[in-house]
Amino acid sequence: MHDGSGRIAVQNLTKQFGAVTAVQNLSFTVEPGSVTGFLGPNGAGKTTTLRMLLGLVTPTSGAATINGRPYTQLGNPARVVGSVLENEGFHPRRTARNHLRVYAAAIGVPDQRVDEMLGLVGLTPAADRPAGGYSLGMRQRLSLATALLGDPQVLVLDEPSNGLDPEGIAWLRGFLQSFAKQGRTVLVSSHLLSEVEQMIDQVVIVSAGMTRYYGPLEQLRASQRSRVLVQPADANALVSALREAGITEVQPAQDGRVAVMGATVQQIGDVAAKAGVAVYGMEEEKADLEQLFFQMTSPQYSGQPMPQQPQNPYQPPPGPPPGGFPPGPPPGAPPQSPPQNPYGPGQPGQQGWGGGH
Ligand SMILES: Nc1ncnc2c1ncn2[C@@H]1O[C@H](COP(=O)(O)OP(=O)(O)OP(=O)(O)O)[C@@H](O)[C@H]1O
Repeated sequence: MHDGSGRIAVQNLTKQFGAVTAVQNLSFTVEPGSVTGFLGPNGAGKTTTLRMLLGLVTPTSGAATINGRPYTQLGNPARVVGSVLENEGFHPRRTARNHLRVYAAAIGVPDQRVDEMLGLVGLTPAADRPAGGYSLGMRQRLSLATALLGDPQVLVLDEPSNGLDPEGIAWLRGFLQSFAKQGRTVLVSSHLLSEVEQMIDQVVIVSAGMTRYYGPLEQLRASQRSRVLVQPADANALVSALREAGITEVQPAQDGRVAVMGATVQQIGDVAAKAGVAVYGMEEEKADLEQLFFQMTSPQYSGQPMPQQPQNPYQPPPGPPPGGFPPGPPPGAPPQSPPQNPYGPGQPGQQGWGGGH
């Protein structure tokens, strides 16, 4: 039997399709009680990893387990893990209600659960229409309802925001967060950080089949350091004054401006005023998580060689971070720690999800 922990563990997972290495020595864990984003650009190996986790593809080497067991050894897996993968087909002439009834019977849950799930995902008004006429967003909802039929402990969703309107995305975010708060496990894949940023607490970033970062999203945010570009009358005098004031991450630029990290506009202004250095302008460059994500994964696009063992080459600005954190630690190890710097938190919100389209 499985251990009931709700933990997903991916350990040294590799999948080779002929000459194509879809996934290469991937390791990470997903703990219950949080929503984990599984992020990477198109072709990074996300779907292949999820398919290995769900017993649909056999790994070349390594292991992917849920509750300490491979999917195929879970007993009644629909009661343990619900999943929504890309391009899931529905019988086009079968109504959503009948589709769910067939699944309910197959996994041994009562028909009453079908109506509950239709209501939960907002499909009740469209429940008796053939699924073949559904929009992409409605099909996503039907897939989610199917995944939830067995009241699973673990939910695995591949690109769940695809086709959902903003209201649907907001509902999904609220739903996944409350699902996780019940001590359940949620893993959602996406190729766009911005699409899932508001719904996830943890993040696994992969590129070219390898782990680039895994740990709390908040820590990744904190690693993005903003800087202030100052236009002073006398750059040397400002640099000296800032350093004397204990603000040491200061870099004069060739254009006469000074880049300052680890200090606010107000602090810099105060130091400059006290030192009698005139300041003609200050520009605060906000940290951009999406940009960091892109930089961490972009070598796949640019054709640059991807290091086999990505080091931790994160350099603070002004040079852009070249991207890449060390590969994920073994399952159970503490999350990786990118450099610290406070960064404003996101603003999670929640709205309702209207009925079917
Ligand atoms: N059955 C297969 N046969 C051969 N190559 C495959 C197969 N499945 C996936 N691949 C290749 O493996 C790599 C990873 O694909 P995968 O679909 O896992 O990526 P992904 O991160 O899910 O991408 P996307 O965001 O586009 O869904 C790609 O190069 C893909 O072409």
